[in-house]
This record gives sequence, C-alpha cells and structure tokens, in this order.
Amino acid sequence: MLSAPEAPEPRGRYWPEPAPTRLKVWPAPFKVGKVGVLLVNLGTPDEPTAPAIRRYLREFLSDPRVIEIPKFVWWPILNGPILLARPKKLVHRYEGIWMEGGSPLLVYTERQAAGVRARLKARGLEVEVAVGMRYGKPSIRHAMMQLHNAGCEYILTLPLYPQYSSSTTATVIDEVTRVASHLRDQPAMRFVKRFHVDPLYINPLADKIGAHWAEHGKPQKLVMSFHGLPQRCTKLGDPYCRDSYETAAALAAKLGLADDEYLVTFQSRFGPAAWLQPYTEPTLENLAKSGVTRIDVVCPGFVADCLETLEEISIEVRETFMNAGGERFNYIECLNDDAPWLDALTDMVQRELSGWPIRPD
Ligand SMILES: C=CC1=C(C)c2cc3[nH]c(cc4nc(cc5[nH]c(cc1n2)c(C)c5CCC(=O)O)C(CCC(=O)O)=C4C)c(C)c3C=C
Ligand SMILES: [Fe+2]
Ligand SMILES: [Fe+2]
Repeated sequence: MLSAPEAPEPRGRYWPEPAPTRLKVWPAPFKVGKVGVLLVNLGTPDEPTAPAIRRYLREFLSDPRVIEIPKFVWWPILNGPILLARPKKLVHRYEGIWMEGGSPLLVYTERQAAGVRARLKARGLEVEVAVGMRYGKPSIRHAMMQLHNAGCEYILTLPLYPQYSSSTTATVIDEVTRVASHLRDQPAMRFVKRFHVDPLYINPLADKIGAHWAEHGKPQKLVMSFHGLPQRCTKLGDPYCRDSYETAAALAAKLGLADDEYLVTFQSRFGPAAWLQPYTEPTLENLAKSGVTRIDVVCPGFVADCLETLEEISIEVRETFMNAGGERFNYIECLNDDAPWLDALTDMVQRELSGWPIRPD
C-alpha cells in the first residue's frame, strides 16, 4: 500500500540532506523552499492479524503521553496480559471493518490527503501533502522525510483530532519536533492545535446530520459519543473534556437542538481506572430501558471512521441498545471523504498556511 519503504532513523545525529542542498559548489544556488502539509491521525494495524495488532498496540501503549503510569509498573502489564490477550481479541473486530484498501482509519485519511492535495492544486497553489500516522505506518518520520526530500522548508502539521488532548495532539507535536531535531536544514513549522468549534468543522458535520434527518426523520435523541480519557487527565489539566462539550454545544446550536434533544457520552474506556462519564454503552442501555426507542449516534471526536466507531458504536453499542428495548439506532458516519468536508478542510489548511510563500502551481 505504501509507495516507498519506511524512512529509517538516521545513522548519525542528522539525516543526510537531499541532493540540492548538498551541492559541492559554493555558494549553493538560491532556492525558495516549498510549503508542505502533514495530515496526522492516530494510526492503525497494517493488517487484521494478531502479530500486526500487537506491533501497533506495543508502539501506541508505550507512549508515555498515552499511558501515564511509571514505566517500571506499566512495562510488565503491557508485555504480559495486554499484549498476550488483547491482539487476539481484536482480530475479528478489525476483520469486520476492514476495507479493500486497508484499515478504514488509514483509507479515509489517505483519501482526505488526496482530496486536499487535488483541491489546493485546483486553486493554483503548489503545496505538498503527506499523511503520517502517530503509531504504525506510514510513520510521521516517513511523511516528514517525504516532505523534506521534496524540498519543503515550511511544514504545517494538522493533527486530525478536532479536540486537543495531551494523549493525541501533543504527542503528534512531540514526534514531529523529534523528527525535525534530526534535520540539519530544519523547516519552519506550524501546528493546528484544535478545530473543535471551527465552523469549517461544525458546519459540514451539522449539514450531514441535517441531511440524514431530511431523509430518515429526526430521532428522539441525538447522542454525541466522544472517545474517552482517564478522568485523572482532566483533573491534571487536559482540556479534552471541555473541548468535547464545546464541540457538542456548537453542533447543537447549529442544529437548533434544545438541551433535552441531545446528550454527550464517552466511549472506548480502556483499563480499570475511571474515565470521563457518562459512559456511552450503559447510558444508551438505560435510555432504551426508560422508553427512548429511536436514537441517532454521531462521533464528533473523530473525522474518520475507525474501529471505535464502526465496531464499538455501530455494532456493539447498537446491539446493547436494541437488546434493551430500542427500536431504531442510526449511526451517522464521520465526515470521512465527503466532498463538503474536504472543501472545508482545504479552506482550513489554506487559512493556516497564510503568510507562507506558496508558489503558484
Ligand atoms: C479521538 C481521540 C482519541 C483519544 C483522546 C484517545 C485516547 C486514548 N485511547 C486509548 C486507548 C486505545 N485507543 C484505541 C483506538 C483508537 N483511539 C482513537 C482515538 C483516540 N484515542 C482512534 C481513532 C482509535 C482507532 C484505531 C483504529 O485502528 O481504528 C485502542 C485500540 C483498540 C483497542 O485496543 O481497544 C486503544 C487501546 C487511551 C489509553 C487513550 C488516552 C489516554
Ligand atoms: Fe484511543
Ligand atoms: Fe474500543
């Protein structure tokens, strides 16, 4: 699926610079650097097999921004029960959502990059666009080297997480700056911190929900289910919880929903500690038991469908809701590669690039 093999770590302190900047003649000819955009998402296994899932989980769950437990405590837990048991349990869940081109998260992220690339070109702007995954392939290192070797002296990193969290956005910024620390000729760098209430995100999402209602009718409740986070992170100052509620409020306002027409829940709890509440699954079970039989569920913490939405929400939580007496459960997909979203994402990229010397294409 990848066009080139992964870029290795440098052998010395720095990577060798690409040919044009290593000319033997001096002074080197003047070169106006190009502008590059790096779209980053979480990452996903290469294939739905236990070894591939284990590789992915090992890298993901070894990140101290994700698991904030001292290494000497966490290492035996990770390498014992978690990496022995969890990959096998996840195989059939990944198999069930796998697409022809690979894992949905990667397929949609690559389509998003292709969409932004084509739109920037159509607008007459010469901008390189690359995809990097924080864990797994293509790595951020690989994507950065692609941009660097293409002559990009300006790199905008857009982590595809609407809400900021230390466990997602910040670790992307850490990795991009770590890779840049191995470059002799560093690019200028910018980062998008969040876009959780940006109309460029809220409007296409609200339009998608509105279009769904125009076709299928309005539910009794719209459930906005966000990926969870350990409660401790919020207590220590991670703004993700507040960002999620702000996204929900912005979406509800755009849709004209009253407070009792929607609810915010948190999914994907991992481990025994308390995570952000209310938890999605028990909340929806109780909702069905209390007589709310028609709901729509949307996941505004994700811009691309993935295991957490297609499997956890659209299969597992759906089953729980229906078994508890629910009658209609519609999962409204993420924005994925919808044209209005790709238009808006391109607008966002172009806005964030302002002031940089973009050459006409
Ligand atoms: C949307 C933002 C995300 C936040 C915040 C987040 C925090 C977070 N996640 C875990 C543990 C796991 N997450 C897993 C899957 C997963 N998580 C996100 C996004 C966020 N995670 C996505 C997009 C995905 C899907 C990946 C895919 O392949 O489709 C998993 C793997 C699946 C599983 O084992 O259940 C784990 C583990 C923690 C611990 C955490 C915050 C501390
Ligand atoms: Fe996660
Ligand atoms: Fe999950």
